[in-house]
Amino acid sequence: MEMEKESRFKRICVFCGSSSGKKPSYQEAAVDLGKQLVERRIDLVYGGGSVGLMGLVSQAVHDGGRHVLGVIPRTLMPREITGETVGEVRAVSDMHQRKAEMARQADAFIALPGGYGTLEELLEVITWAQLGIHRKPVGLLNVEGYYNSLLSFLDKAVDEGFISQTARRIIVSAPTAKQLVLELEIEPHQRGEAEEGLGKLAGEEIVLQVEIAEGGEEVGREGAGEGVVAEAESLQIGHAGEGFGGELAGEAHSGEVELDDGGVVGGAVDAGPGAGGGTGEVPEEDAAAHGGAEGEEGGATKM
Ligand SMILES: C/C(=C\CNc1ncnc2c1ncn2[C@@H]1O[C@H](COP(=O)(O)O)[C@@H](O)[C@H]1O)CO
Repeated sequence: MEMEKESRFKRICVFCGSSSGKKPSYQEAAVDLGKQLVERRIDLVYGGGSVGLMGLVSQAVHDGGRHVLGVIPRTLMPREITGETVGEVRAVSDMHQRKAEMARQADAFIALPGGYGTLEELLEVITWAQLGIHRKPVGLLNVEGYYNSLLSFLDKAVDEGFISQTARRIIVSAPTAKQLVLELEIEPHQRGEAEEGLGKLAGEEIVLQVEIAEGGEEVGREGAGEGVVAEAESLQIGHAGEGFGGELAGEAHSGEVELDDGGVVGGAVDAGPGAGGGTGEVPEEDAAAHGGAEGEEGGATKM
């Protein structure tokens, strides 16, 4: 047996078919994903029930000794609909509550092959990520190319101007459970994504950090390399020795930073009150200003 690996996730939400699908590879992938979670000591939250791939993934996680939380609307609770659920069952009043509860309980989402229900759940958490309601990674287990046509459609939506490149990158897809979990374990900024909007809401996507000395000259940078400021979608300024502040300076201090063509800080810089000693988190008011408010806002609850 392989050594258990530490994960940055405590619990992952899995969306998947209430059917098993025709190919054995779909069922194998569901069991495999369950085993991957066990191996990494990750608990499961899912839609409850033991039908289809839902049953396979939950059984595998339960058999491996990890906690399984099934969130089921009361109307679906009769056994003839959902089958026998393993682990803890949490009853909710409707499908909306179920999705919100699953999302709240999870640190990341993974979609296995499935039908309408799976697609709906997947697209909802992607939309929520786009709006900054949560900042949890979303993975697609693209077993034998099951989701290729969906991914092509999303690329077309980017080409046609309906989805931004940044929002397109919300979905992390991989053909096997092992690859997908490994990919999701990588922190977004290490994946090298410049997530405009998302990053600003999430406060995690500091594409370029420039450290400046008293006179305004650049003394260090992290993130994007030299000469790539044009590609950097957020910029954070910190005074030498003080670290980086909570504000995204490219936004919050536009006009106060001069960069030459190569992306080097050229002029005097006043990084403002946000610079120095911060954690890189976007302050609450910044997040709110971009639509990602804490609590209820426009019907959306931040998770
Ligand atoms: C077909 C019906 C019920 C089947 N039983 C289900 N039990 C629990 N959760 C379900 C069930 N069916 C769908 N879900 C939810 O949707 C997702 C899967 O849907 P898909 O269309 O099969 O992809 C799954 O993640 C659940 O959240 C009703 O008579």
